Amino acid sequence: MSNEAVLREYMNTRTQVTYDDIDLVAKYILEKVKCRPKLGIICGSGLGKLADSVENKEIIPYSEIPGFPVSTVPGHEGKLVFGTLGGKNVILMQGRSHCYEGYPAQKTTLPVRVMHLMGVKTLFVTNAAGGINRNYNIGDIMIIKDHVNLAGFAGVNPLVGPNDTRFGPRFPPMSRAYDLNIRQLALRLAKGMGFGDFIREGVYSMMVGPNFETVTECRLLQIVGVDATGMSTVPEVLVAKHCGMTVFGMSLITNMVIMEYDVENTANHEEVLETGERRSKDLQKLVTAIVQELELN
Ligand SMILES: O=P(O)(O)O[C@@H]1C[C@H](O)[C@@H](CO)O1
Ligand code: HPA
Repeated sequence: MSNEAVLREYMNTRTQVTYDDIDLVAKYILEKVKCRPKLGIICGSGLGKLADSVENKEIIPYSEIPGFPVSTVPGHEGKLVFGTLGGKNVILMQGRSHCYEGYPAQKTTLPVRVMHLMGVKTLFVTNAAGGINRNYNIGDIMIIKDHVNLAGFAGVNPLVGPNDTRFGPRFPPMSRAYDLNIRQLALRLAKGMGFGDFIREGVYSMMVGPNFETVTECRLLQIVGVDATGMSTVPEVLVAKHCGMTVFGMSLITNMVIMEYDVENTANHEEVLETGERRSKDLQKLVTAIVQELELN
């Protein structure tokens, strides 16, 4: 059996993935690519076209990486793309896995720890989300300033379990999870590009899904100050902050959630993907400009 097959089989048997396991996966990937990125980007539903802007690509399908969770959702290609974007080395995840696919939160976030051990210091997270804020419109881009981990209220949190301090502390703070400097830079660049009418800043919340929310759930989210809701991102941010990364996040408002009882239209994944397609060029432009201006440490 090849070393690769041995590692794949070993990772498949792991119920509790350790620091050393993740280090093995990181080293496995680094052996396959020349690129050494300090910036990681995770693409949400229908947003994988961001990879079109990456130059000098080196691509590894998730299915080839031992222990990597493979997305089963349309709009998530499942490829790790290395290359340059805005003149910087990046690693871009074309699609993610979600807890609702049956993966434990620790598994959906394994790629973030792998990136960390590969030397990534800054993480961009993107997602498709339903607009709760009634001033928002479909197609708005929301810079995330904070989140509500509703899934965490029900015990879904990737940091639950034994804590390895080589990753980070037992009790990591989350009060400044989304980097202020990058948020300000993104807002300034978006306005300069003429995106002022559809750039927003707001609060994201995560429920596990896979069902879209009930009317009363959406009303509850509105009361607590949530602007957009989705089914991902928060676990990744928790893990990234835990290991000391700088985090920046954006939600594309792909649909407006239904807040009135007994109306006919309903949320659906097709609309989510269509909106992603429509805004993909603008998102590519914005992300590239941010990366270009970013000072990476
Ligand atoms: O991966 P993200 O959070 O962008 O995907 C959202 C949430 C569900 O996976 C899906 C619903 O349409 O889009
Ligand atoms: N709710 C939850 N997740 C989503 C939505 C939504 O309305 N749209 C895209 N992802």
